[in-house]
Amino acid sequence: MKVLKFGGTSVGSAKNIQQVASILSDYQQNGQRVAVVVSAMSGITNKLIEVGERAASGDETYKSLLKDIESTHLTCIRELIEVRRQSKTIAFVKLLLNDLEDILRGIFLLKELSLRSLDILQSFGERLSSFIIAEYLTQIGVEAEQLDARKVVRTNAVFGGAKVDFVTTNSAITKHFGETDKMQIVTGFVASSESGETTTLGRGGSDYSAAIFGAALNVKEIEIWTDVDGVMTTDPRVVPTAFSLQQLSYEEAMEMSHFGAKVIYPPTLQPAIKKNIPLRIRNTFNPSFPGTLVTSTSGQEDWPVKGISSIKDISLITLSGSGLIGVPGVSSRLFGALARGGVSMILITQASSEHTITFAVAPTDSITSKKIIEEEFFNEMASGKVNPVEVEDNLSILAIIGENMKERPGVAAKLFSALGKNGVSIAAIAQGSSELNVSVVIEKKHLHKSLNALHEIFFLSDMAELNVFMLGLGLIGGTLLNQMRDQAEYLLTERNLRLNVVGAANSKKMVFSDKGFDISLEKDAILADGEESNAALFVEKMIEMNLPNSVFVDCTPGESAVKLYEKILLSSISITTPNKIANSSSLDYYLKCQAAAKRRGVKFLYETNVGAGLPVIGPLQDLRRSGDKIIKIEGILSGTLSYLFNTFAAGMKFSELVKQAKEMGYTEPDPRDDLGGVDVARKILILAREAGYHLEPSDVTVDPILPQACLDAPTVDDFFVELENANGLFEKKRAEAELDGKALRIVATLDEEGKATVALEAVDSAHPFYGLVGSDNMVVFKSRRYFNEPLVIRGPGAGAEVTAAGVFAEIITIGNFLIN
Ligand SMILES: NC(=O)C1=CN([C@@H]2O[C@H](COP(=O)(O)OP(=O)(O)OC[C@H]3O[C@@H](n4cnc5c(N)ncnc54)[C@H](O)[C@@H]3O)[C@@H](O)[C@H]2O)C=CC1
Ligand SMILES: N[C@@H](CC=O)C(=O)O
Ligand code: NA
Repeated sequence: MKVLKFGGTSVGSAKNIQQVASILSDYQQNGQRVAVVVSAMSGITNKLIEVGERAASGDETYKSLLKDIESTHLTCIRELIEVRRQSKTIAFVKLLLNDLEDILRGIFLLKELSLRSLDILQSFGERLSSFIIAEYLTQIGVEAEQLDARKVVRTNAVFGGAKVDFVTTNSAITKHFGETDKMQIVTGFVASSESGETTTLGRGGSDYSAAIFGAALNVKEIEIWTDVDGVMTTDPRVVPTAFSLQQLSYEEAMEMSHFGAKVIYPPTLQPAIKKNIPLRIRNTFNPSFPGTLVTSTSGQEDWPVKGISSIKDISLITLSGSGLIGVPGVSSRLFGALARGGVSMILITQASSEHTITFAVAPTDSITSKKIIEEEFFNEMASGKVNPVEVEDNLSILAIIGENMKERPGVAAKLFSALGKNGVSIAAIAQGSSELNVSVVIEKKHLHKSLNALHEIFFLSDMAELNVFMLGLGLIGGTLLNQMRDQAEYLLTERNLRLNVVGAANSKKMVFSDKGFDISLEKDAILADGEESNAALFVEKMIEMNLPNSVFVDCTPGESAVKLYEKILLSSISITTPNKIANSSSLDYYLKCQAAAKRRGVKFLYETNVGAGLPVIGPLQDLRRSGDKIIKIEGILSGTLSYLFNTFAAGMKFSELVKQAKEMGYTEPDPRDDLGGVDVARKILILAREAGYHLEPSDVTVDPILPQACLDAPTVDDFFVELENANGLFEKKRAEAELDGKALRIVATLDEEGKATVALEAVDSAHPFYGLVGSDNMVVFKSRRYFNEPLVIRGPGAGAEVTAAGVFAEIITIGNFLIN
């Protein structure tokens, strides 16, 4: 035999009752005997309390609320019961409702609502629902009848939460079930005292009823039917990837419910737990789903963490002071006083120095708690031995729960590391002595992000999700988006990494979606419905969204986003960018960004700042990290200039070549940054800084190669016009070099003294820079270890594909860092 319990939503309407009936009729057809415990229709218990309160306060509107309760039940009957049987059912229900009306009239006249009357009032909910369900079952051919639990469940006469007399109750239940074969539809929650007065079983009362019947009848399982697929790994409204657990232990269920998972309320299930009766949580609206089994063992042994639960609103209260050290009885005074004041503590931690005791309470209890402590420790506070009570609000608790944590070292470390990488600091930590849970107190604003990040780490280790914010969808950003689109499937299936583009913008429009955009769309389609864009607003929104595992990808030129890097990094969001400005403007800002990344333990990556996709900055950083010392750097660092001077031959117009370089995606949005040497100067400055030299932009000397008129042209188009006037000048230089058997190169150097220069040089055929082709860059590192033969890196150093690929690789690096 089994006991099945259906909660309020399961019996909340005619349609839902039909669903319940079909489940029960299946049981009957399979020849399985069940006892059924039901709650009141959803919302009815609260309305019964409310109607009583209104009547007691002399408020006539109790009558309309009563009508409302009446019509809920009558409508349900009319929808369920066929016409020829309706009058009998309605007659019985009307009798009950008349009783209810009489009681309310009494309460109205006496203006008094005792706990005793409240119990009677509330009992109507279950008495009505169980009767209607039994009638409907009979109608569809299930042999069922209502069992008013007041006949069998005996309690003391403490109203509002009576104590069960198990000896009498158990024998009454077994006797009753011994005398009937009909399916019993039992009123949950209600009972009666020895003298026959109606009592109730307190919070979670129907679950308690199910446990009482289950234990008395020694059933093989108790099924708790609700409206979700069993116990989930975490709150599915916050974490969409939450899923149902197959099995958990009674203790785990207990911990989950303590910290907010409201599926079952295990204290009420004690009678069944004591007898080791398995519980199964099932979904009335998805009956084919097996649900969650709750037994004496945890099951799923390879899962150290079974669930993550949370309480959204708590306050943290701290008592501190030298007067607490070594004084016995402080905690018992504190906790005793709070208990007497009716404050219940959700979590307690004490520093081993005994200097502070911190505990969490519901925000509604925080003022009371403070008062209680101030009274209890009045003398100590007056003499300064105990500090004023500190109260911190806007906090949440989250807890990881699992029996198997105790055998697994490192679970807590994983928790702290995931929170740390996401910039969530912890205000208090507590580990249950059973080692069944580790709880942390965090700022409320971080709860959503934390639950998602932790759920990913503990439950989806084979699937990770990175939230990508892309600012700048021009040449590089657009190419990057295309590469991400083409590679998405591979990353998902082969590397278990999902790239979620959650924010995107160009200079006109910006869009956000915490679920992520469909990146099979073109960039213009993604941006189509965007709001007016602005880098500062984009960053503000990104920080406000506070998503876990976030990365900011800046593919804009200019400095409007760069100015915000420090703030972004300090908000614990990693950055990858091809934009060179942060690293090549003031030394102060470069150092600030480095420090911010270090402080928050997030990544700030910019490999594409030099040599585009070529590995240049990474190897340089590796040399330094491994103890090498950079002596000299020489390089061809501009893809554009390289292309121009590699291609420039007799009969060609220099200005035309520049246009080609722009079309090929080598130049900066304004090609004068390339031709004027600014771009190369930025790059050698960045390399110098990475090599350990604290240089300012003004420390880099640049030989001008562009005539002033070109630099002064107001727009890029005007510049191209001006450039035509300079064609003769460039042809002259080229011809002179050719005559000497040399080629022109713009060479950037960081010399042994740490001096950085950018100069036009004519190199002969023996020089390694002579034979470069296309947009080739070449970087030569001379170091203590690479002394006689320098380390040389060469390859295409500009262009949309290679640059975007470099950024893409860094996005994945950040993903791996965040998620592992
Ligand atoms: N072309 C190349 O080979 C390389 C380029 N880079 C760098 O890549 C970056 C991007 O260059 P391109 O894609 O060629 O530039 P682009 O001009 O084609 O694209 C820039 C994009 O940023 C957007 N944008 C500009 N300001 C914005 C703002 N304040 N807010 C939002 N969006 C804004 C524009 O609307 C455009 O979509 C630059 O910093 C450049 O120095 C770095 C290495 C190599
Ligand atoms: N415009 C740059 C692009 C790479 O940084 C170049 O030409 O090298
Ligand atoms: Na690079």
